[in-house]
Amino acid sequence: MDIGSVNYLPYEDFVDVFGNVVEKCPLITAAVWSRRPFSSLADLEASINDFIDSLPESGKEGILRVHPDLTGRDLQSETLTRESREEQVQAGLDTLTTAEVSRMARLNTEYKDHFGFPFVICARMNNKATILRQLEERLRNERTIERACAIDEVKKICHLRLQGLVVPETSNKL
Ligand SMILES: NC(=O)N[C@H]1NC(=O)NC1=O
Repeated sequence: MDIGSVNYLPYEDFVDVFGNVVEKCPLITAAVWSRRPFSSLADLEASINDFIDSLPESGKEGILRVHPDLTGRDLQSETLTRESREEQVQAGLDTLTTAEVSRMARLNTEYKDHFGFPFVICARMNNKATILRQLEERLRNERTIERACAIDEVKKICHLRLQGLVVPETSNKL
C-alpha cells in the first residue's frame, strides 16, 4: 500500500491494518488517524512517535507493560501476536538452549521486579547474544533512563512494522 491509499482508509480499516504497529496498542493508531493526510510514511511514523512522546510517564509504562516477555518459551505457546512471534524467530529466540531459556527467564523476572514493566528491545535489530547482553546491562540503568531507552525500542519495532506495511515513497516511482 502507498501513502496515498493509506490516507483514503476509513478509520476501521486504518486500525485493522496499523493497529499493531505498536504492540497491542490499537488506541494509538486510532488516535493518529485524525492527523491525516500524511505526506509520507515518515510523516505517519512521526505522528505515532509524537503521540507516544505526548503521553505521561504512566502511559509510556502502560505501552511497555502490554509487551510480551522475550523468553523463547511463549514462542511455543501461541499467545504471541503474529508480528511478535516472527520478530522473535528472526532474532533466533526459538533456538535458545535450555540454559539460555533459564537465564533469559531469570533476568526477565529480575528486570520486571526492579522496573515494574517488562524488558523491551527491537528483536529484529538484535540476536540472542546481544539481547541477553542488553538485558543484563540495562538492568543496571537508572529508572528514568531505562524507561526512555525501552520507549526508543518500541519506536524501532514500530518503524520496522510500518516498513512492512507501507511502500516507501522512493520505490513508488519505480
Ligand atoms: N519484549 C519485547 O521486547 N517484545 C517485542 N520486541 C520485538 O521485537 N517484538 C516484540 O513483541
